[in-house]
Amino acid sequence: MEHVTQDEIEDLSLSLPTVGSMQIAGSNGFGHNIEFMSQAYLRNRSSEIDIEVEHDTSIAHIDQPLPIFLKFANVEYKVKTNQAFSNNPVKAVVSKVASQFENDNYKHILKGITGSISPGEILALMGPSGSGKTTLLKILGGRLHENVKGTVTYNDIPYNPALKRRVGFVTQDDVLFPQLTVEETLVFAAFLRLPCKMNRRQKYERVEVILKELGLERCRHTRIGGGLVKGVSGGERKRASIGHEILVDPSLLLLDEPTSGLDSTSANRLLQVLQGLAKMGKTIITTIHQPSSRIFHMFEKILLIAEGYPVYYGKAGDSMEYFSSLGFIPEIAMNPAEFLLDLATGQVNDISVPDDLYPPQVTTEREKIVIRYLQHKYKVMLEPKENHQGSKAPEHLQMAVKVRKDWTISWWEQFRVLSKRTYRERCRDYFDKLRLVQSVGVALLLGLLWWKSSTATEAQLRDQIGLMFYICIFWTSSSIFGAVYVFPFEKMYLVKERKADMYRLSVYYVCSTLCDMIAHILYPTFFMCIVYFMAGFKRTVQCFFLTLATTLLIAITSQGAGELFGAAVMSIRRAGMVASLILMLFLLTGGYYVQHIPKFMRWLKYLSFMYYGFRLLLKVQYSGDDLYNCESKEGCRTLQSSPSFDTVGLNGGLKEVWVLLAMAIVYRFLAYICLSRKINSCNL
Ligand SMILES: Nc1ncnc2c1ncn2[C@@H]1O[C@H](COP(=O)(O)OP(=O)(O)OP(=O)(O)O)[C@@H](O)[C@H]1O
Repeated sequence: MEHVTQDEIEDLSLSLPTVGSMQIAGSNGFGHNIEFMSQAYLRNRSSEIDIEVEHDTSIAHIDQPLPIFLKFANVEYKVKTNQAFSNNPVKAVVSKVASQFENDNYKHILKGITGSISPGEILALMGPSGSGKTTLLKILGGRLHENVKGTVTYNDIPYNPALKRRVGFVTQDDVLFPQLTVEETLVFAAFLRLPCKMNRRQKYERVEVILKELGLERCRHTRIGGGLVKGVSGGERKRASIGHEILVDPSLLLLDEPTSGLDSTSANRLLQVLQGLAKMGKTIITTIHQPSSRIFHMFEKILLIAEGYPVYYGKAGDSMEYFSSLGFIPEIAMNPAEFLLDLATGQVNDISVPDDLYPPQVTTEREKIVIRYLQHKYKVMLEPKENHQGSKAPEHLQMAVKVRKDWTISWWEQFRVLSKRTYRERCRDYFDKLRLVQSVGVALLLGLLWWKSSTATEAQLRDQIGLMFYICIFWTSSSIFGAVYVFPFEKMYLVKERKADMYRLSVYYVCSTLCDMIAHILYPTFFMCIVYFMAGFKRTVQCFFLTLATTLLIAITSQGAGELFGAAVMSIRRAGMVASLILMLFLLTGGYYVQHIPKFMRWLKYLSFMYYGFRLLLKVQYSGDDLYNCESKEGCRTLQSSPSFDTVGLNGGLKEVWVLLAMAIVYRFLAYICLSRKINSCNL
């Protein structure tokens, strides 16, 4: 393998933005096109998205894509049907007993699919909706293992985690952060996924090449968008998704419906890009719904699936001839893809079907006839038209499927890149700005309602206690709801990126918590600065900072609780319900509304961080003789010694601080465990 030296790159990079390209012949016989960017141009780019990564003057050795020969034989997949989990206990028992005798509790999704593909080829998985294309793609990408029968080998060895960084998987729905621009998306991915040996400039170079190759230069500064955020077009988003995957030069590229939603020109252009990638030695498998005839002929091979059965596997160009030889002849001029899909769905109105295909008892659904014909009468259809064994991977490649260890950047580097991305993504969130306005607005409103001089009567003190509890409620609920949706919202991004081994889960968790914590610290600080002085709390520096610290502690503990609820259920709807229920419970047992909790339920208040937060706020304001500065000292004493508002024993130390700190840590620890369990068991 040849390497390009730094000098060579610098000599060649003279003008904007691309000044040359160079063809390198790899030892495997596949060419690699390297394009060079102007130094000045790249310097500008790097300052726009400034990620500081230590400069490494050594040459980047992006190991060339390892050619992958993929073979799959008799792949079967089934899932348990709901019947097995019926809510009716009688039905459940009956179905359990029945399942011991027969295997009818399973839905068979793939029924013995066989095929192979070599580097440089594009295999298209075709078939009607629900036929099993995505399922097969997931199995081939190593994303689905349970209940899978048959063999899938990569260079003649089974799937192993070392392949993670050699497989690119473009999902049907583009899973990209909506707030980031196209360029930012690729740059952050480059800094997380490309080998640590590559220096910063080389990573930017790679992004430039991808942007150019995929025609994304025009929209490089446009946000990805999605949902309520306006962003790039569907085709551009799809190309950005592909760019995200081909950035790391994967050997095997799997794409699920890459052309869906694209006009025929964009779809054609995308296929040309895929053809270019295949020519570079990549093995490409794509599912496709209804390709135009132009696109159809771009595929080397097609695998037609109907109801999980392999109906045709072979060269795309031979398919019409093959079916004609069996007696299936289109009566009108038809796009071959349309013809194959009609056959697979049983819509044979414009196709002449040989008479002897109909079984003796004529069934109502013609599609069943076709399938039955294809599957049972003409067994030849199940046999490969081509040699299913595929070309054998050369011996040296079998050993080469090893982990790209030097590709993994350190925990600290991952943290630096990911925290920047998380911050950028979240600080642009409209709802975060809304929360800031909400905090300041509520603070002003409360300040006006509780407007007081620095001295207060006993009655006013009681009002102040009410305000303190309100502050507890406000920051508990605001922080819980600010955190509870984070993991359910980001679940799909997290699953996708973890499957691609982009970073460690611990890095994600720390970045997410710390980035959000900025808001959980800033907003209560603004809030308290306004309310504290308007509501006439004790005017001492010590008291102010202690009250502020208590509020922050409440917010941070609540954030941990929110993360825990979100990670435990991982569903937006359920997370909200769980959070409101628990919040309600904590609120009632927080020591303000109910002072005489029945003995058997008293333990509940010790679980409520609102109880500890409220007591802490009261202690800071009302404990110790020297802290009284109210008009009615007698009133304060009465308040302190009365059992109302749970203020008994306010003179004790600030042990609640430790309880809240411990809760904040335990909640986060549990949240991390839940998150890792949920994410590891999740499939995209
Ligand atoms: N975990 C599952 N549980 C139950 N059914 C499933 C499961 N996974 C897939 N299926 C079913 O298997 C069938 C094939 O699904 P798959 O997503 O592979 O189809 P597809 O050919 O990719 O369809 P489309 O083109 O619409 O994306 C569908 O009927 C689907 O409902």
